[in-house]
Amino acid sequence: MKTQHQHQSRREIEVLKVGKSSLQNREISKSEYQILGHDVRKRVQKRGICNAEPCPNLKGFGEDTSAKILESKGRLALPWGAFHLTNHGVPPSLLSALRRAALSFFRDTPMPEKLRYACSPSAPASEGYGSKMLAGTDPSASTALDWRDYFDHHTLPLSRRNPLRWPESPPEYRDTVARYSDEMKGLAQRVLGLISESLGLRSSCIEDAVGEFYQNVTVSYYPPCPQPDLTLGLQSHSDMGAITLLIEDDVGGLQVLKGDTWVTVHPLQDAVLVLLADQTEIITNGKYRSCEHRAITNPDRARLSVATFHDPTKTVKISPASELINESAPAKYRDVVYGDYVLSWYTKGPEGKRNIDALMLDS
Ligand SMILES: O=C(O)CCC(=O)C(=O)O
Ligand SMILES: [Fe+2]
Repeated sequence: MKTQHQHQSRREIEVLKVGKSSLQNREISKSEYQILGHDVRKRVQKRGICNAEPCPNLKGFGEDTSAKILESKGRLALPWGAFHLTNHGVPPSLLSALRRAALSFFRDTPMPEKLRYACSPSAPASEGYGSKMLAGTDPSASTALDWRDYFDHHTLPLSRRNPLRWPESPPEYRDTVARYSDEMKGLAQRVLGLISESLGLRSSCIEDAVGEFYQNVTVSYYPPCPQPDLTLGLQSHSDMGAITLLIEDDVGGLQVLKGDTWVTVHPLQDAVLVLLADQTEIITNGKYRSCEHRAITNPDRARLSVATFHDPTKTVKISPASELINESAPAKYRDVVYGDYVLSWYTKGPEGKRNIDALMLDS
């Protein structure tokens, strides 16, 4: 008779086979796991995510907010730190082209070819194909791996952009990512401008505080997971930079935290989802909070999303905008050099918003 442990490991391997084989239409060998610097079996780990009540249906999530953001001169109602932008001016054909090219990389490219682009297992946020968000950090910092593969492109400033490091197939891949990066930069500037104005600041205030954008375009691919209640596609976190612009397919799986309830975001065709990130929370002195979010998996369909991060240069010191600080409204956050923030984020792991919480001053 088998012991409980034997049952457990057999079940985990089964889970892996199904998950990974749907990713690449064949079984992956153990040595391939190891090239990526970790054992994918660690992805299967019990997490306490099943206590969530059925998530309220946020139909029209952000639709009203997106209208307001373009018209409002007053404080924006952004209790979620996240909202959908429609009528954003980025051609829907470009959004679809990017999703198509990225999907083709994950679905159609054989694993040996994918591994030509493997990111460095020892450096966090290195460019390329990988599946371990906290690469290069103390292994005890995060034992559970996400049920996700990704491809990270360094896109801005232009000195970081080298399309030769991106997939060469399908043939339009590189050009599509480059055009998409340029469009997202313009959109991020507009949204940060509107957010600044809504606080009575000059429109370039947040952008000036951030400095030249360090932009990364990260495609996430979440294979179907036969036991979604045992995993997360991506653990709970807030993004560390200034603003993230996200597009996704129609599968759904992104959740945002409101109070202590996880709420599923319903994909909105051709919309761009804005996720406010930690440096915007600091610069606005907490008037706008960054969005805590995570991705869940599902047993039936793979999901694809593309997050475009806009971050400060590592040497920039971030602090609450001086215009927002006075005797009755003191600074709520300690100043931080962005590079130190990133280092701490990768060393400790995100665990929700622990890194920004650690900068909060007692009031
Ligand atoms: O896949 C998603 O919807 C979320 C991705 C994300 O949060 C990230 O890459 O930081
Ligand atoms: Fe994120």
